[in-house]
Amino acid sequence: MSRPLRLAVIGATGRMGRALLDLLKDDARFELAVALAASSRLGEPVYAGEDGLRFTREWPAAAPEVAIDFSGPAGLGAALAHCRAHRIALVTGTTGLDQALQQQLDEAARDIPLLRAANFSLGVAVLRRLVRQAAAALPDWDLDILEAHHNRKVDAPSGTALALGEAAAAGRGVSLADGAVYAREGTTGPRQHGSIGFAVVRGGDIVGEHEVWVIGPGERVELNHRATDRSIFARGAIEAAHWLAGRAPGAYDLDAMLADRLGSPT
Ligand SMILES: NC(=O)C1=CN([C@@H]2O[C@H](COP(=O)(O)OP(=O)(O)OC[C@H]3O[C@@H](n4cnc5c(N)ncnc54)[C@H](OP(=O)(O)O)[C@@H]3O)[C@@H](O)[C@H]2O)C=CC1
Ligand SMILES: O=C(O)C1=N[C@H](C(=O)O)C[C@H](O)C1
Repeated sequence: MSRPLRLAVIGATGRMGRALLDLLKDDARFELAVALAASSRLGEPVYAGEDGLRFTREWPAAAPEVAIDFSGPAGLGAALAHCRAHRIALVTGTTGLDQALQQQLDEAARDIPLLRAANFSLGVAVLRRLVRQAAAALPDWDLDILEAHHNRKVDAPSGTALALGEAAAAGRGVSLADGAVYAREGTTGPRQHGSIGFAVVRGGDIVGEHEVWVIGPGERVELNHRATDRSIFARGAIEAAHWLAGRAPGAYDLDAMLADRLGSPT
């Protein structure tokens, strides 16, 4: 068997960080090189009762080969600069990026392999394709996207909802920016034909739910995905890190990985 890949986890004390660390504990393909956090649990052991790696803010002197980020835009921005300077492949699932950060990611992908996904679940990868097909097949029907997440989520609509909006817009050959409606309140007037609306619920411990309604006269198609366990995202990100390490610099996505691993999309 080949040598384990030296891996950094960015956002290691968070909900996703904990899901990653749980899976990585038993994954012999990786050696955890650093578990980065911003302020919580600094100095505590990563694995309770084990006297090994501790949560830290500092990158190690010996650069990891690949990093997985689920921290947030500020954490991602800082990590990106480090990964670019040290030629560390980067997988990121952080959502809520502004345009400036998206541009920094595009620029960094000239120097390092970089894989971004708003959702690392296999089911959502399939859902995106179904949404694109449905939007194309029913071009005159109304299409809205509903999402629900836990009460600690800080960005809305979710990155996944936006990606589903992009899929729907692509199916219709239009730009999401031209048709998106992010809020409805007051006297909105009738629905703008061809628009793509978003509705958001936040509450409790909902892991992540997405629905796409394609609404015609007298009937409706609903395409839904419910995540009930964060390990699905963590597993997808870990597979992505294993696939990405050692690749040529460039911007990659989950579709590229799935096509490479499973063959062309159906
Ligand atoms: N693509 C996907 O499949 C998924 C994406 N996400 C996205 O991942 C991101 C994280 O989600 P979640 O785990 O719930 O978030 P949490 O708030 O639970 O965790 C955030 C983590 O990032 C760390 N952090 C925050 N700010 C910084 C910073 N400036 N520098 C370094 N580290 C920082 C926190 O450290 P500390 O505890 O010390 O503050 C913590 O470890 C979100 O953008 C979310 O939308 C979530 C699930 C799936
Ligand atoms: O913050 C979360 O929890 C999640 N965020 C991602 C998003 O914004 O789409 C993915 C998943 O739904 C969970």
